[in-house]
Parts: sequence; structure tokens; C-alpha cells
Amino acid sequence: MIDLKISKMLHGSHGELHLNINLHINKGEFVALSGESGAGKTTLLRILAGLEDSNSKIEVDGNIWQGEKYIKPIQKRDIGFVFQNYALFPNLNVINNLLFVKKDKELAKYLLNLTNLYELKNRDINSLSGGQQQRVSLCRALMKRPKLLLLDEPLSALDFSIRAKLQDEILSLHKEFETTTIMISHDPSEMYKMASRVLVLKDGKIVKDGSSKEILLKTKGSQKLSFEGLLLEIIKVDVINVAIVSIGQQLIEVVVSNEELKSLKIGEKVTISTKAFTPSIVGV
Ligand SMILES: Nc1ncnc2c1ncn2[C@@H]1O[C@H](COP(=O)(O)OP(=O)(O)OP(=O)(O)O)[C@@H](O)[C@H]1O
Repeated sequence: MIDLKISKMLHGSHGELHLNINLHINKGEFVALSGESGAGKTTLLRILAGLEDSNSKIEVDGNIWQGEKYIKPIQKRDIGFVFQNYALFPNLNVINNLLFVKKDKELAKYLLNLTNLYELKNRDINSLSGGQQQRVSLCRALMKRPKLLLLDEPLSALDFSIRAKLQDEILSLHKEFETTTIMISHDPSEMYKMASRVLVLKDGKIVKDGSSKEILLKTKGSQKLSFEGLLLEIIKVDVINVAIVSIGQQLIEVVVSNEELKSLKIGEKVTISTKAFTPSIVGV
């Protein structure tokens, strides 16, 4: 169980920004943290990890990590983190990056097997692909069997298929190690798949807090189907107008009426929904 009262003045892009968070997280929860760029997400995780000073109170499982006069050093916090720019040790091979954290060969072997890295255990870090390095970071973060796992967009640089696989791996590690996990993500499908709870941060405050269904699903009762996407272009094909909308990594083409055309602006978010037919879903 984590209780947080965080307060820190930040320099936002529009002047001073008060990061002001009151939060209670249950043991074993998987929390996704989302929100616009500059909202304070990374700073929140860094404060929790002990990497950033602030005027905060942090209590984890009844232990004070930060109080009025006390700050628990980062090495003594039972924490694993994968930050975007938190580098592996380039002079150590894969397995030694893990053993540096804790001399537990069995656990290192177990984690490397679980993430399909065992064959690469003697390789230099610099000879690995980005996705493989991300997986080594994740294994390293879990070597201390941390109570709390902090992930700052750990998969954002990876392509779709590796991403999906690593999502599954993170989820099984989260369950297996019974960690409480907080993951920053901008990807609704990733949050929906992984998190039990979603928080949305805006200008340093939590503006939404609920289950992933409550926060992420847009379909209202009468709609059969609903997508949110970005309107890229409207093209004329013969006498009809076709809106080109990007949804995730897919392009969708939707015929629009002259009436609808009036309210649409290129570059803006749009919702595509239908009530009139029953969509069919087949595997591809
Ligand atoms: N130590 C600091 N002192 C003052 N301001 C800071 C500090 N660290 C970050 N900031 C500023 O606070 C704001 C929030 O930064 P933060 O990195 O937490 O945002 P974020 O929500 O993670 O954004 P992104 O999604 O772009 O990574 C930014 O405007 C940043 O420049």
C-alpha cells in the first residue's frame, strides 16, 4: 500500500507549475499514468524513486520513505525502475548487468529465460537491439524483487509486435513477483490491456482516476462501434468525400456527408461511431 502527498514547484512551458498529488495505491495494483506532455508524470515517478527532491510525504507498506525530516536513500527503497534514459552498464555483458544488482544467478537465469534473453547472456550490451536492451533493463529492475516497479514509457521506442510481446512479459512478471506497478503510457490499448487503474495528469494534478474501462472506453450505450482518431485529410472521390482518419497505426477511410464535412477540421481528433449495423469481427 502506497500513500503519497507530493508537492513540488516545476517550471512548466507556460510558467510555474505546481505538481500537487494526493494518491493512495493498493498493493499489487497495476496503475497506468497518462496525460499531456509536461503534465508532471516523469517527475512524479522520479520523486517516488528518490531521484528528485520535493516537499512530499511518501509511505510504503507502513514504512516512511519521505517525511518532513527524513528521506530514505534510493538504494534502500524497495524499487525497480525502467526509465527511458536510464542506461544499462555498457562495460558489462547482459548477465553481469543483472548480477551487479544482486548476486543471485538463479533469479538472473529465470528472468532471462522468461524474456527470451538467456541465449544472449554473454553478449555486450551495445551489440543488442533496442528491444533486447529494454528487456535487459526490465530484468535488471526485477532483480531485487522490488515491491514497487516504476516504468516510464518502457516500450515507446519499440515496434508493434515486440511491444505486444513485452507487454505480456511485463504483465506476467508483475503477477509473478506480486509487485505494485506504475507505468507511464500514452497508448490507450496498452493501458487497457495492462492496467487495472488509469490516472490522467494535467498541469500537475490528477484529473481522472478510475478503472481502465471507466477512463478509456468512449462508447455510450446506443453505439455499436466507436473509434477515436486523428483526421488527416478529406479527399474527394467522384462525388463523395472520404475522410482519412488515423487510429493507432491503422488508416481508416470514412465517407462523410456534406453536413458532417462542415464541422470537421484537418488535424483534429474525431470520433467515428455507428449505431445502425452490427459490426462483425473476424480474426486475420
Ligand atoms: N527538477 C525540475 N525542476 C523544475 N522543473 C522541472 C524539473 N523537472 C522537470 N521540470 C519541468 O516540469 C514539467 C513536467 O515535466 P515531466 O518530465 O514530469 O513531464 P511529463 O508529464 O513526464 O512529460 P512527457 O510526457 O513529455 O515526458 C516540464 O515542464 C519540465 O520542464
